[in-house]
Amino acid sequence: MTRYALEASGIGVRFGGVHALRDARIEVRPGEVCGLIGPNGAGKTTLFDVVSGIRRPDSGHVLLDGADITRRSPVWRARHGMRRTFQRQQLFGQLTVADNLLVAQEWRGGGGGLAADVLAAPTRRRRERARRARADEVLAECGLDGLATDYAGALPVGRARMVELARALADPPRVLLLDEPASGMAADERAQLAAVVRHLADERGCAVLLVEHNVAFVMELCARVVVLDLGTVLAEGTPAQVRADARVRDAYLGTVPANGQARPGMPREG
Ligand SMILES: Nc1ncnc2c1ncn2[C@@H]1O[C@H](COP(=O)(O)OP(=O)(O)OP(=O)(O)O)[C@@H](O)[C@H]1O
Repeated sequence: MTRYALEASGIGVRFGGVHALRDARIEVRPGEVCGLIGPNGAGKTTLFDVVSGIRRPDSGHVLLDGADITRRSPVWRARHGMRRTFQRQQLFGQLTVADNLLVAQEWRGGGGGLAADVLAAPTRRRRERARRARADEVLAECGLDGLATDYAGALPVGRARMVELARALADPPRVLLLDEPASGMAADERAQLAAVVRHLADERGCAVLLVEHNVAFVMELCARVVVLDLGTVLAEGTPAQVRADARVRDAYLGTVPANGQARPGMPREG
């Protein structure tokens, strides 16, 4: 039996009278890049919130490497290798790009407590050097090495999104949740994003789940695509299978105009 890195099943979430999710499910294997698409209001962000621990579901279970983590906090999940980026950017704008990556590695602590801080103990300095080296490595991987000393708050949207990804990778994740990672990116930035994500899955075995309205990007990058509609899974399969599914065309893909230009609230094909 294939062990999933991430598995959520029977997920139900209600907001008053609104059923945001009904018996929703998602599974991602190690080394797999899985796309989650669907119309506005389908429940994609709510499912991300449940998986990352921000929202406790009314029903259902979330498993990480087969262990039930439904009641675990977001911090616990992060400490066990789950990372998430958000639709709205969450960078520290007044820190440099490199410092944003250093902060992301701080949760392990410097070791030795206050005494080590005061005395600048050698172990503390070694850890600091290792973190800087790791930050440099990830920045280079993401094509951001030239921006290390720029303030994150001054970056154009596409670059800032890439910094968010770099920050999520600073401490290598086993499960990565990306919420609209390509939004605001130019074509060359999207290509770089795709290359980084693919490398992460292929070479590091990371399980990646991404929500994205840019359907062409999802279809190109993901081996498997899950379509949510009205809070439940409408269809799933390879990009070709999903494109060919009449229900998906009716509920979602059919809303993309022939010229591929997104209207507000509609998915984008390019
Ligand atoms: N905090 C909330 N309070 C009340 N209703 C909510 C809340 N969050 C989401 N909803 C409702 O739950 C449903 C699912 O919303 P969700 O944001 O998860 O969809 P989505 O697929 O991520 O949409 P989008 O593509 O627009 O981001 C929608 O009907 C939405 O209005």
